[in-house]
Amino acid sequence: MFRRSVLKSLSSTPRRYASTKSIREALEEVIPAKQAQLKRLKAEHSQAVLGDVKVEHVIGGMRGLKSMLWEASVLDPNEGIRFHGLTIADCQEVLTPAPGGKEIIAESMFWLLLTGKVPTEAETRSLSQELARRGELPDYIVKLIDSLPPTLHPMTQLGMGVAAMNHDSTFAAAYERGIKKSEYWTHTLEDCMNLLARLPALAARIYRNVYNPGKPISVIDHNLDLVGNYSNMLGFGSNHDLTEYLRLYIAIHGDHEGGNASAHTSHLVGSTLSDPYLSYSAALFALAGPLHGLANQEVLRWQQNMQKEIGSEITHENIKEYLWKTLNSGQVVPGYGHGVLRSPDPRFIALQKFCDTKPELLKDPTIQLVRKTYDVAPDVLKEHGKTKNPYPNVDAASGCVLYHYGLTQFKYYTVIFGVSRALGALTQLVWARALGLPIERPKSLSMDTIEKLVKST
Ligand SMILES: CC(=O)SCCNC(=O)CCNC(=O)[C@H](O)C(C)(C)COP(=O)(O)OP(=O)(O)OC[C@H]1O[C@@H](n2cnc3c(N)ncnc32)[C@H](O)[C@@H]1OP(=O)(O)O
Ligand SMILES: O=C([O-])CC(=O)C(=O)O
Repeated sequence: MFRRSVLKSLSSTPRRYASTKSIREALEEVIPAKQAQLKRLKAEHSQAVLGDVKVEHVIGGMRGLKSMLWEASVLDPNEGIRFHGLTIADCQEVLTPAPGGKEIIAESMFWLLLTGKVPTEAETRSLSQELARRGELPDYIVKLIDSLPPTLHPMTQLGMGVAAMNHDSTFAAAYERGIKKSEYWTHTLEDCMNLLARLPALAARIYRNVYNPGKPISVIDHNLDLVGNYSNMLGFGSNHDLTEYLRLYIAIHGDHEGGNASAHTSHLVGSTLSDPYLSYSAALFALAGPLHGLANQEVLRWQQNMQKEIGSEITHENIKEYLWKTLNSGQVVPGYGHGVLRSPDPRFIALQKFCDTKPELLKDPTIQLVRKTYDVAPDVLKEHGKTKNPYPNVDAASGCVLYHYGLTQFKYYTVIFGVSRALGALTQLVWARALGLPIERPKSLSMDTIEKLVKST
């Protein structure tokens, strides 16, 4: 019942009705109401107080400070992420999967994030075709990526490739010609669509160059979804289960409200009117930090070191010992803790549920190790007493299934995250321009100034 009512508010077109609007037309329809909402907020509530700014915010990474506008998703500390009000389970129920598949696909998630509506099947398929049409890499990007040393981290290569695509930015060219502010969003959308469409080919080329030099890369199939094509280009297209896992992975990593380091970086850089390619490349370099997206590679590295040290007989007791060893040596346990969440990440749970449906995954030692670690790590972290959230985040689980299916090069895992995070970051770039949001410029303070201010209050 609840889901149906959420859906009613989200979707003006019931899913069975074969609407064939383009995503641009669907967006055009919803922009005026959002612009009016922002105008109303400015006119009527500009001076309303949303919270206090405390010294702990200024020196504590702004944790918990309500200070950003972000439309597509909101994160609840206990329930986790909702995309325009829909939980992951809601999305699994209402978003169109690939033909022959069950999992959410990137196109339907992108449509939901961007327009706030659930796309019809016809709309989803036409978006897949549009992205496939735009998906080829320009020659200069191919040459650039092929010229990079294979020892360069795949995330560095991804960020470089994305930044270099600004050579073709429609927004940058239009700005140079001279356009009105009201036209910013439409050129931004054009760049975002091209970038999203090309990410699989770019990411797959990096994979091929680093791990399978010289191997041919599949051509883009215009009848396949974005991630189906990505899987093909990686060389895993014949593995239906892995392709489905990649679809789920990429859909649920797509957005995590605005304050996470990658989304926030893209928003900040975009606020200077840097084009979407430059803005998103900056986001990728934030994602490449081990406290953020790179944690998914760190989880595998940490697990393998544990396996080496413990051997094949892994018990709860010796996992506990290894956790304490990590903590006592001053390192973090990768895949655990979170800046906002205070319970197990529903993305972690969704990936675990995927494993539950496949008996062969449940027998896999790497997947079993994730589960056994989850059995004991929260209590160890609680006893350690530092982290505010002793539970797993998505990175604790995302890599082990890839590993099982033969995508074992874990330095590549954050690249897959980088293909995904574009869904939310690019959505917000379009909205920031449609709403005319200003350049970000918070006020900073020195410690002397803080002390003076504190004494005077
Ligand atoms: C997709 C994502 O980005 S999800 C996050 C992925 N990152 C990781 O999994 C890396 C491990 N986790 C962490 O480092 C942290 O939990 C973060 C970065 C995710 C969040 O950081 P914060 O919001 O600062 O966490 P919190 O307020 O709980 O930190 C308090 C203390 O606990 C420590 N702590 C937090 N998580 C952990 C952990 N997993 N292992 C050990 N210590 C931890 C912090 O380092 C901090 O220590 P300090 O007081 O000595 O500086
Ligand atoms: O929300 C955060 O801070 C980190 C995270 O889980 C994400 O970006 O997906």
